[in-house]
Amino acid sequence: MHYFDFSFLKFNFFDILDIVLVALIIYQLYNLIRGTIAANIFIGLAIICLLYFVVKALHMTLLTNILGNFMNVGIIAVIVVFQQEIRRFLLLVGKNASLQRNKAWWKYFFGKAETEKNNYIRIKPIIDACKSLKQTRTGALIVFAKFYDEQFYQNSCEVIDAKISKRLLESIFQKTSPLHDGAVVISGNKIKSASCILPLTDNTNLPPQFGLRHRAGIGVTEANEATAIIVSEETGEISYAKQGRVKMNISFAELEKLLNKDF
Ligand SMILES: Nc1ncnc2c1ncn2[C@@H]1O[C@H](COP(=O)(O)OP(=O)(O)OP(=O)(O)O)[C@@H](O)[C@H]1O
Repeated sequence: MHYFDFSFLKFNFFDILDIVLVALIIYQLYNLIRGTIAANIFIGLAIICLLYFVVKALHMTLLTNILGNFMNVGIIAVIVVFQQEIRRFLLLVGKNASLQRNKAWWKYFFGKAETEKNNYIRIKPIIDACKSLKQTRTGALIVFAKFYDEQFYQNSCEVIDAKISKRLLESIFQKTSPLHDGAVVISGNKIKSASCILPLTDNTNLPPQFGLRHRAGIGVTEANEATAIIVSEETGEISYAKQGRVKMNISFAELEKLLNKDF
């Protein structure tokens, strides 16, 4: 009879905690890059890494040296290539660690119903404006920034700093308005700026009907802790972008739910 000896497998509490934490970090990173262009880059890097170990095991000296040199600067390459994702990840960690901004704590102490009621008051003018923009087929791009990064937004925007109102949003996106081109950025309880030029996404897997407005709406959510509503001028359809991914043709009930969660 053969006995297997597992005595070399010795785990203590901290080993298990270590594994759980690493799994959580990998899961969060996966969530951040899932469906975005960064996922393809990540697969590319993983293949190069795997190739390195294979050629090393096969003692293929030249390839091992070339890939080895690449691996030596790998961490710098990863930081450069994934700088936006790392930035989002750190924002996520910082946000969750902050008691004030953590909605779960807020709800725990002050009651869910109260928070949702206050949120609905903030959201209503935005939803009403979207309804009217959809009806009149007026193109619009509204960005909700968790943190208003002045450097990022203010360079290309007109500063507004006004109370959120349906009529103001409608007027900004009117085709005859000097501010209608570009995006409106909302942060906290204010329309912070309008006519913002945003970075476009590089994602090549988007529907062909998506032009610059949609690409800018998706791009800003890749680069920042932000979400975006895109109203199509062509079809009146409403799309919602978050973390580089987009939900197309959403209903107003769905929009309300998403804004309640994210805004
Ligand atoms: N980099 C940018 N940042 C913000 N807004 C932009 C940017 N580039 C273009 N836009 C806006 O998008 C408009 C052009 O939209 P385009 O027709 O290319 O978009 P689309 O995604 O096809 O949307 P639609 O369905 O409304 O036509 C511009 O008039 C401008 O307001």
